[in-house]
Amino acid sequence: MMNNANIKRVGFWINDLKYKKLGFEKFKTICWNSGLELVKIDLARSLEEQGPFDVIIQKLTDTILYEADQGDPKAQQKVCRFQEYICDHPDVIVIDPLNKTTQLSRNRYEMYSTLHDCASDITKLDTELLVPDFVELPTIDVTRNKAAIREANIGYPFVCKPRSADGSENSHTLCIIFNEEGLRDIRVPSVAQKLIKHNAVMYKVFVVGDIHHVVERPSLKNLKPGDYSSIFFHSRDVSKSTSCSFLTKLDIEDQNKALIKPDKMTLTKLVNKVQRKIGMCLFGIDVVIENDTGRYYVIDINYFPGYDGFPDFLQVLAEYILKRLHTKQMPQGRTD
Ligand SMILES: O=P(O)(O)O[C@H]1[C@H](O)[C@@H](OP(=O)(O)O)[C@H](OP(=O)(O)O)[C@@H](OP(=O)(O)O)[C@H]1O
Ligand SMILES: Nc1ncnc2c1ncn2[C@@H]1O[C@H](COP(=O)(O)OP(=O)(O)O)[C@@H](O)[C@H]1O
Ligand SMILES: [Mg+2]
Repeated sequence: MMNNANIKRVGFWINDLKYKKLGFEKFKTICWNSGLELVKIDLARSLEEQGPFDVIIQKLTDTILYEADQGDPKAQQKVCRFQEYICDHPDVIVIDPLNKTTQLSRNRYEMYSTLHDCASDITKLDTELLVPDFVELPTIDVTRNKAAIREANIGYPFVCKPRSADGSENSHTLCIIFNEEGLRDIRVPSVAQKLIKHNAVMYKVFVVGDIHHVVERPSLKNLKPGDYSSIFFHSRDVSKSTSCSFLTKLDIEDQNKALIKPDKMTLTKLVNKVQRKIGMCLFGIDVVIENDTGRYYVIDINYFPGYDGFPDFLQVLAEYILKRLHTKQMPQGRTD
């Protein structure tokens, strides 16, 4: 252990559930052994009194930002206190800045638009990485939605996602629309997206700065059009390692299809491109590989996800913080 003058202070704000899931109690010890003092920030008090901080880790999009967006004055005050401290102390390393993390959580349509640009850049580099066709549905007007779906070349069935991905229960409740009749079930505002047939396997790519780890997860089965009622589902019921839903059980005729395993280099290129575009360090990318074409599609990006299955995540995070303190630079994504 080094002497106290050399210890760097790392303030953090994540909600209590995330604190428990990630084992942040253990993270305190890991940090301390690396010369870092981990301090939980109390957003109900002045941050000035609790500082100084050399580094701040935050997931305000969980709970607080959502409450602030709903008009809760206490939550709004907390966000202001946080932002004021960051403005008054521009040297503090923020992992990751609030304006960047909110760009992912407030609006899926904008997130997909950002990625879409990114995807075309990647195509130029001979690697096919795409975002499934998508369109914003701001209205419940069936005629207008029918036209929007047709113009965006989305087809049926498609998946409809709440525009906001703010972490609320509602934001993770998605819907599969099988036919024009189902357009009556659309809740607004939503983003409609083409369904990619991917044999019910998804890859979560968890990123910590310049390191990433890929985890296989269950996912939606290959769905066919038909005279079916719309299906609402919570994403946790189809894409957690323990998920067990009829929506993830392949139909008999799909069960013998060979699974395309992800190519490491392709995923590395994808991570680099996305990271350069969004300028963040702690995030996860949901990737599916299309059965018939082998194309990689990005269907979701999450800020500071659960990292379930990422080996020694807390150790890697501590090392990343040390690296940032050493270089004092924003991540740009690797150049390989
Ligand atoms: O709470 P919000 O802000 O919505 O963020 C959630 C959590 O980070 C989840 O982690 P955990 O469940 O461990 O808390 C994460 O799951 P993963 O870690 O499985 O990626 C979700 O990714 P999605 O499952 O893609 O929504 C992400 O949306
Ligand atoms: N375009 C798509 N094609 C096929 N399956 C999809 C598509 N979009 C989402 N899914 C399925 O729905 C799940 C949840 O979608 P996602 O956009 O990741 O929402 P959330 O933010 O709640 O995680 C994914 O894990 C995947 O199984
Ligand atoms: Mg997801």
